Amino acid sequence: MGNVAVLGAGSWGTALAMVLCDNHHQVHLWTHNESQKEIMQTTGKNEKYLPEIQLPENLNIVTDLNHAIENVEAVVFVVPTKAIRETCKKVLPYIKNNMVLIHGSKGIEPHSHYRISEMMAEELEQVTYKGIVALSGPSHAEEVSLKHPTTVTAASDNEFAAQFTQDLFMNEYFRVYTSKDLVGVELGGSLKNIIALGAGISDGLGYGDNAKAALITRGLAEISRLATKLGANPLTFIGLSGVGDLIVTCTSIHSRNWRAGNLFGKGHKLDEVLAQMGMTVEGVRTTEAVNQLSKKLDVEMPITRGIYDVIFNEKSPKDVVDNLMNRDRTTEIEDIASILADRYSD
Ligand SMILES: NC(=O)C1=CN([C@@H]2O[C@H](COP(=O)(O)OP(=O)(O)OC[C@H]3O[C@@H](n4cnc5c(N)ncnc54)[C@H](O)[C@@H]3O)[C@@H](O)[C@H]2O)C=CC1
Ligand SMILES: O=C(CO)COP(=O)(O)O
Repeated sequence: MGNVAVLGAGSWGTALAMVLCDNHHQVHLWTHNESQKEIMQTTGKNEKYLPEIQLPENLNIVTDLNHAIENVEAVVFVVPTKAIRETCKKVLPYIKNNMVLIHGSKGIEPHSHYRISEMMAEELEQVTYKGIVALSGPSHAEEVSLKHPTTVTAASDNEFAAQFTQDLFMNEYFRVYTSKDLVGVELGGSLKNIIALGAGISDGLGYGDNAKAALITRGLAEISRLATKLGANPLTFIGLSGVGDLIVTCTSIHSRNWRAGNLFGKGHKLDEVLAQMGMTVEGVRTTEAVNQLSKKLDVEMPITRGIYDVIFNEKSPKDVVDNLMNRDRTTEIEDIASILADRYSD
């Protein structure tokens, strides 16, 4: 039993805080929004993000970061990717040495192409911590908050920190595996959101299960190709944070990325889609980042490129699918083998 701070009181931060409360930790859930704190305290609910769920009585909801972080052993960052740097800057004065830093966010920063742990390491370089851990896998907040069986991976370069995270979160409905492949786990969790936008677009166009299975499979090939080039273990992508999260996000009605993609497929433009969603749709910025990165590293990512064109160049989704189907003939698997051969050749 320990003291833990969860930063970000959206759907995922709230669901993770509930798991920690079930595990009898003293949990401080921080929101940057004073009125959200008051509503949560008075109604006992997170009306905007998980309206059906009663919050645990022992959950401490705060807006004061000093209060949230004081005396905790671990800090769990669950704000949207675009708010990670700002949140790190805000907590920096309160972070004490030797805390375990965990994050549950899934995204890549445009221009820097940094993963979440890289942004955290850069912003928090003045403190000594016991490792940065990515907690990732097929885990919709709506289901975790109902205590439905869920499995995730805690990945870190620091084995102690990954095991600490496993101990902190694991219980009878929330099973946590550990991994040393931080790069692969973070990239799998972030890049699946691009493919989920694609699955939503395909459904929005009225295409069927064949098209979606193709997107999931070829999407996984694309994710693995880029991630392997960036140093990930290709086997990570047959795990929970790879194909596991890809399946859930491409097929679940809970997925915000799938729902946003569905609106694009029905002909809506970016501003309309974001206004209708009103929640974090990480795949949009990650598509921008990964499209840049694939050009920089010369990695072929035709699905990502097509989704980029729909979102940012207002290309017709149907034309993009036609272009994908009519690309030059190619072989299916050999590219990852050749990247690995290059990696181990010298
Ligand atoms: N919702 C889910 O089922 C899951 C979400 N995630 C990831 O968790 C991260 C957070 O997503 P959700 O909780 O779903 O988003 P959400 O849209 O439900 O909530 C976002 C929360 O972040 C807060 N926020 C926004 N800007 C902020 C800022 N500048 N500073 C501090 N707080 C800010 C909002 O007030 C809100 O409480 C994302 O990276 C997402 O990919 C990961 C796994 C599951
Ligand atoms: O990452 C998630 C489930 O594992 C949540 O996906 P969405 O952000 O698309 O809802």
